[in-house]
Amino acid sequence: MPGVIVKICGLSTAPTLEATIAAGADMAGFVFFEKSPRHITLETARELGRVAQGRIRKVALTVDADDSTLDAIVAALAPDLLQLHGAETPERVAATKARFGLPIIKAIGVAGAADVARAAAFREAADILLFDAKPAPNAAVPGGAGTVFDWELMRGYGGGDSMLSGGLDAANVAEALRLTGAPALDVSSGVERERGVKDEAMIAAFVAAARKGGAFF
Ligand SMILES: O=C(O)c1ccccc1NCC(=O)[C@H](O)[C@H](O)COP(=O)(O)O
Repeated sequence: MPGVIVKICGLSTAPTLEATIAAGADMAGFVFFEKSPRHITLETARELGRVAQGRIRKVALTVDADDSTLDAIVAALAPDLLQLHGAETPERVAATKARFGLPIIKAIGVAGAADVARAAAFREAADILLFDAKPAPNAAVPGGAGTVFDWELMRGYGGGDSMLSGGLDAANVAEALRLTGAPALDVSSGVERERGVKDEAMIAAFVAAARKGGAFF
Protein backbone atom coordinates (compact mmCIF):
# COMPACT_ATOMS: atom_id res chain seq x y z
CA MET A 1 0.00 0.00 0.00
CA PRO A 2 1.47 3.43 -0.87
CA GLY A 3 2.49 5.64 2.04
CA VAL A 4 0.96 8.94 3.01
CA ILE A 5 1.52 11.81 0.57
CA VAL A 6 3.32 14.77 2.15
CA LYS A 7 3.18 18.36 0.94
CA ILE A 8 5.35 21.08 2.43
CA CYS A 9 3.67 24.41 1.74
CA GLY A 10 4.96 27.98 1.67
CA LEU A 11 8.52 27.37 0.49
CA SER A 12 10.35 30.50 -0.57
CA THR A 13 14.08 29.69 -0.63
CA ALA A 14 16.28 27.25 -2.52
CA PRO A 15 17.85 25.69 0.63
CA THR A 16 14.49 24.86 2.19
CA LEU A 17 13.23 23.55 -1.15
CA GLU A 18 16.33 21.34 -1.37
CA ALA A 19 15.68 20.15 2.21
CA THR A 20 12.10 19.31 1.25
CA ILE A 21 13.27 17.26 -1.72
CA ALA A 22 16.01 15.56 0.33
CA ALA A 23 13.50 14.66 3.04
CA GLY A 24 11.43 12.80 0.44
CA ALA A 25 8.32 14.99 0.46
CA ASP A 26 5.97 14.49 -2.48
CA MET A 27 4.84 18.06 -3.14
CA ALA A 28 6.31 21.53 -2.68
CA GLY A 29 3.81 24.37 -2.29
CA PHE A 30 4.50 27.97 -3.33
CA VAL A 31 2.26 30.79 -2.13
CA PHE A 32 1.22 33.58 -4.48
CA PHE A 33 -0.67 35.89 -2.14
CA GLU A 34 0.92 39.23 -1.38
CA LYS A 35 -0.34 39.53 2.19
CA SER A 36 1.30 36.24 3.14
CA PRO A 37 4.79 36.17 4.71
CA ARG A 38 5.42 33.22 2.34
CA HIS A 39 4.47 35.07 -0.84
CA ILE A 40 6.96 34.66 -3.68
CA THR A 41 7.42 36.86 -6.72
CA LEU A 42 7.29 35.56 -10.27
CA GLU A 43 11.06 35.91 -10.48
CA THR A 44 11.54 33.71 -7.39
CA ALA A 45 8.98 31.30 -8.82
CA ARG A 46 11.07 30.94 -11.96
CA GLU A 47 14.21 30.23 -9.91
CA LEU A 48 12.57 27.77 -7.51
CA GLY A 49 10.66 26.18 -10.37
CA ARG A 50 13.95 25.33 -12.06
CA VAL A 51 15.33 23.84 -8.82
CA ALA A 52 12.23 21.67 -8.32
CA GLN A 53 11.61 20.65 -11.94
CA GLY A 54 11.34 16.85 -12.27
CA ARG A 55 12.37 16.31 -8.62
CA ILE A 56 9.17 17.06 -6.72
CA ARG A 57 5.63 18.03 -7.70
CA LYS A 58 5.22 21.80 -7.64
CA VAL A 59 1.97 23.29 -6.35
CA ALA A 60 1.01 26.91 -7.02
CA LEU A 61 -1.26 28.26 -4.29
CA THR A 62 -3.52 31.21 -5.04
CA VAL A 63 -6.49 32.92 -3.40
CA ASP A 64 -9.34 33.91 -5.74
CA ALA A 65 -6.87 34.66 -8.52
CA ASP A 66 -8.13 35.69 -11.93
CA ASP A 67 -7.07 33.99 -15.16
CA SER A 68 -4.42 36.51 -16.12
CA THR A 69 -2.75 36.19 -12.71
CA LEU A 70 -2.84 32.42 -13.02
CA ASP A 71 -1.44 32.64 -16.57
CA ALA A 72 1.61 34.49 -15.25
CA ILE A 73 2.11 32.10 -12.32
CA VAL A 74 1.80 29.02 -14.52
CA ALA A 75 4.29 30.49 -17.01
CA ALA A 76 6.80 31.25 -14.24
CA LEU A 77 6.57 28.15 -12.05
CA ALA A 78 5.29 25.47 -14.46
CA PRO A 79 3.33 23.88 -11.60
CA ASP A 80 2.15 20.28 -11.60
CA LEU A 81 -0.96 21.20 -9.60
CA LEU A 82 -2.91 24.33 -8.70
CA GLN A 83 -4.17 24.92 -5.16
CA LEU A 84 -7.18 27.22 -4.89
CA HIS A 85 -7.36 28.55 -1.34
CA GLY A 86 -10.04 31.22 -1.53
CA ALA A 87 -13.79 31.35 -1.99
CA GLU A 88 -13.69 29.73 -5.43
CA THR A 89 -16.99 28.06 -6.41
CA PRO A 90 -17.21 24.55 -7.88
CA GLU A 91 -17.81 26.22 -11.26
CA ARG A 92 -14.66 28.34 -10.93
CA VAL A 93 -12.66 25.26 -9.92
CA ALA A 94 -13.95 23.36 -12.97
CA ALA A 95 -13.19 26.28 -15.30
CA THR A 96 -9.65 26.64 -13.90
CA LYS A 97 -8.98 22.94 -14.33
CA ALA A 98 -10.24 23.06 -17.91
CA ARG A 99 -8.24 26.18 -18.80
CA PHE A 100 -4.90 25.01 -17.43
CA GLY A 101 -5.28 21.24 -17.76
CA LEU A 102 -3.78 20.77 -14.31
CA PRO A 103 -5.06 18.81 -11.30
CA ILE A 104 -6.68 21.04 -8.70
CA ILE A 105 -6.38 21.02 -4.93
CA LYS A 106 -9.36 22.89 -3.47
CA ALA A 107 -9.08 24.08 0.13
CA ILE A 108 -12.10 23.57 2.37
CA GLY A 109 -12.10 25.55 5.62
CA VAL A 110 -13.45 23.41 8.44
CA ALA A 111 -15.03 24.65 11.65
CA GLY A 112 -17.89 22.15 11.91
CA ALA A 113 -19.50 19.09 10.35
CA ALA A 114 -21.37 21.19 7.78
CA ASP A 115 -18.05 22.31 6.30
CA VAL A 116 -16.92 18.73 5.77
CA ALA A 117 -20.29 17.96 4.16
CA ARG A 118 -20.07 20.91 1.78
CA ALA A 119 -16.85 19.55 0.34
CA ALA A 120 -19.00 17.12 -1.65
CA ALA A 121 -19.93 20.00 -3.97
CA PHE A 122 -16.29 20.13 -5.15
CA ARG A 123 -15.82 16.40 -5.69
CA GLU A 124 -16.44 16.52 -9.43
CA ALA A 125 -14.34 19.59 -10.15
CA ALA A 126 -11.37 19.14 -7.81
CA ASP A 127 -8.86 16.32 -7.72
CA ILE A 128 -7.86 16.72 -4.08
CA LEU A 129 -9.91 18.28 -1.26
CA LEU A 130 -7.64 19.97 1.28
CA PHE A 131 -9.29 20.17 4.70
CA ASP A 132 -7.82 23.06 6.66
CA ALA A 133 -8.83 25.06 9.73
CA LYS A 134 -11.42 27.66 8.72
CA PRO A 135 -9.94 31.17 8.81
CA ALA A 136 -11.72 33.92 10.70
CA PRO A 137 -14.04 35.89 8.37
CA ASN A 138 -11.80 38.97 8.68
CA ALA A 139 -8.47 37.12 8.44
CA ALA A 140 -5.94 38.97 6.30
CA VAL A 141 -4.33 35.68 5.26
CA PRO A 142 -6.78 32.78 4.80
CA GLY A 143 -4.37 29.93 5.56
CA GLY A 144 -1.05 28.92 7.03
CA ALA A 145 -2.07 30.00 10.53
CA GLY A 146 -0.95 26.87 12.37
CA THR A 147 -4.46 26.29 13.68
CA VAL A 148 -5.71 22.76 14.32
CA PHE A 149 -9.39 21.94 13.69
CA ASP A 150 -11.30 19.13 15.35
CA TRP A 151 -9.95 16.01 13.62
CA GLU A 152 -12.94 14.04 14.92
CA LEU A 153 -14.92 15.80 12.18
CA MET A 154 -12.90 13.83 9.62
CA ARG A 155 -13.40 10.47 11.29
CA GLY A 156 -15.07 8.14 8.81
CA TYR A 157 -14.81 10.67 5.96
CA GLY A 158 -13.03 7.99 3.99
CA GLY A 159 -12.26 10.13 0.98
CA GLY A 160 -9.27 8.90 -0.98
CA ASP A 161 -9.20 12.38 -2.44
CA SER A 162 -8.58 14.18 0.85
CA MET A 163 -5.56 16.00 2.23
CA LEU A 164 -5.40 17.05 5.89
CA SER A 165 -3.84 20.31 7.04
CA GLY A 166 -4.06 22.89 9.80
CA GLY A 167 -1.57 23.05 12.64
CA LEU A 168 0.19 19.78 11.84
CA ASP A 169 3.71 19.24 13.15
CA ALA A 170 6.13 16.40 13.82
CA ALA A 171 4.70 15.88 17.29
CA ASN A 172 1.00 15.59 16.39
CA VAL A 173 1.06 14.08 12.91
CA ALA A 174 0.88 10.44 14.02
CA GLU A 175 -2.23 11.17 16.09
CA ALA A 176 -3.77 13.12 13.19
CA LEU A 177 -3.22 10.15 10.89
CA ARG A 178 -4.55 7.69 13.44
CA LEU A 179 -7.78 9.66 13.92
CA THR A 180 -8.47 10.70 10.34
CA GLY A 181 -6.81 8.06 8.16
CA ALA A 182 -5.96 10.90 5.77
CA PRO A 183 -4.06 9.67 2.70
CA ALA A 184 -2.26 13.01 2.32
CA LEU A 185 -0.95 15.79 4.56
CA ASP A 186 -0.05 19.44 4.12
CA VAL A 187 2.02 21.52 6.53
CA SER A 188 3.38 25.04 6.70
CA SER A 189 3.71 26.62 10.19
CA GLY A 190 4.72 23.32 11.78
CA VAL A 191 7.98 23.32 9.83
CA GLU A 192 8.84 26.98 10.54
CA ARG A 193 11.15 28.36 13.23
CA GLU A 194 9.28 31.66 13.02
CA ARG A 195 6.30 32.77 10.99
CA GLY A 196 7.17 32.49 7.31
CA VAL A 197 10.68 31.09 7.92
CA LYS A 198 11.02 27.40 7.08
CA ASP A 199 13.48 25.25 9.05
CA GLU A 200 15.34 22.46 7.26
CA ALA A 201 15.59 20.18 10.32
CA MET A 202 11.87 20.64 11.07
CA ILE A 203 11.01 19.72 7.48
CA ALA A 204 13.05 16.51 7.76
CA ALA A 205 11.50 15.68 11.14
CA PHE A 206 7.97 16.23 9.85
CA VAL A 207 8.39 14.05 6.78
CA ALA A 208 9.97 11.28 8.88
CA ALA A 209 7.17 11.45 11.46
CA ALA A 210 4.50 11.42 8.74
CA ARG A 211 6.04 8.38 7.08
CA LYS A 212 6.25 6.58 10.42
CA GLY A 213 2.74 7.59 11.49
CA GLY A 214 1.29 6.68 8.11
CA ALA A 215 2.88 3.26 8.02
CA PHE A 216 -0.30 1.73 9.37
CA PHE A 217 -2.48 2.83 6.46
O1 LIG B 1 0.58 29.72 3.86
C1 LIG B 1 0.10 30.83 3.61
O2 LIG B 1 0.66 31.88 3.92
C2 LIG B 1 -1.23 30.91 2.92
C3 LIG B 1 -1.69 32.13 2.49
C4 LIG B 1 -2.91 32.25 1.87
C5 LIG B 1 -3.69 31.14 1.69
C6 LIG B 1 -3.26 29.89 2.13
C7 LIG B 1 -2.02 29.76 2.73
N1 LIG B 1 -1.57 28.54 3.18
C8 LIG B 1 -2.32 27.38 2.94
C9 LIG B 1 -1.68 26.07 3.13
O3 LIG B 1 -1.66 25.23 2.23
C10 LIG B 1 -1.17 25.68 4.46
O4 LIG B 1 -0.23 24.67 4.32
C11 LIG B 1 -2.32 25.19 5.30
O5 LIG B 1 -3.18 26.27 5.53
C12 LIG B 1 -1.81 24.68 6.65
O6 LIG B 1 -1.08 25.67 7.26
P1 LIG B 1 -0.49 25.45 8.72
O7 LIG B 1 -1.64 25.35 9.65
O8 LIG B 1 0.33 26.66 8.95
O9 LIG B 1 0.33 24.21 8.67
